[in-house]
Amino acid sequence: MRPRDANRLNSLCAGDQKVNSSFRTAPEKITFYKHFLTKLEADELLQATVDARSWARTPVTFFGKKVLQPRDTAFFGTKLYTYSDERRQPTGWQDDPPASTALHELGHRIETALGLPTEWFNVILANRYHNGRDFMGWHSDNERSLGDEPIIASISIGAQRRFLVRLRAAYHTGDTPEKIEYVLEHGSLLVMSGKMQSFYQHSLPKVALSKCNSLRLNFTYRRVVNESDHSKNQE
Ligand SMILES: O=C(O)CCC(=O)C(=O)O
Ligand SMILES: [Fe+2]
Repeated sequence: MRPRDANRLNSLCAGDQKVNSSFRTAPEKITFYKHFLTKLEADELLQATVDARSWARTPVTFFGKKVLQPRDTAFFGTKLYTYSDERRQPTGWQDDPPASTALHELGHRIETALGLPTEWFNVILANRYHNGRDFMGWHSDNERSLGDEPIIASISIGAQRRFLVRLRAAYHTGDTPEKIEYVLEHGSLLVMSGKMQSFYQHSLPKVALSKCNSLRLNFTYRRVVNESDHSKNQE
């Protein structure tokens, strides 16, 4: 894959931002920094990471069948992190430069911005969406290994995409839960914390290829507190 022209990546895959104001149980534990990185910083991060050798499209079990995930993933850091039924050894901070080193440094910057100790984040789950066909379905990042109130800091690079949040089924009445929407863009940072993963789900929906034919990278910084616990908190 050739490094991409970052300008091309900025196409609007998300439409206009719509925030549903009637969303009463506001997810107060989401903080959104639309321009956390400058365009230049985001461009540099893209160049450093887009072709890292750690990216892979791996299978997961879905209703008893093995299917390929609808995006590429990579794990960086120092702790084993089990996600769905994926349990991949993470790429160490020095092991896939310049991606791993750039991501480690960016982690320090996020830690400082959020007032967290250095090396708070010890794993990154990275997602590479080639175009609108790649997506992430509804889920909560409620693995027990992350503890009860995980802080998940999510950096976006490349194409704009919609990020949706809704209450988990057990916490809403009626068939269709209200959704709140963020438009994640080149250089933005979205932080989820508190009881977010216990009460809410989030997703990055599919978009027609005709509307979104450009790439997006996502790096979610996390802290694994218990490496040996592979279970999920209650669904
Ligand atoms: O790509 C995104 O912004 C969502 C990523 C996400 O939810 C995850 O990695 O758990
Ligand atoms: Fe997630």
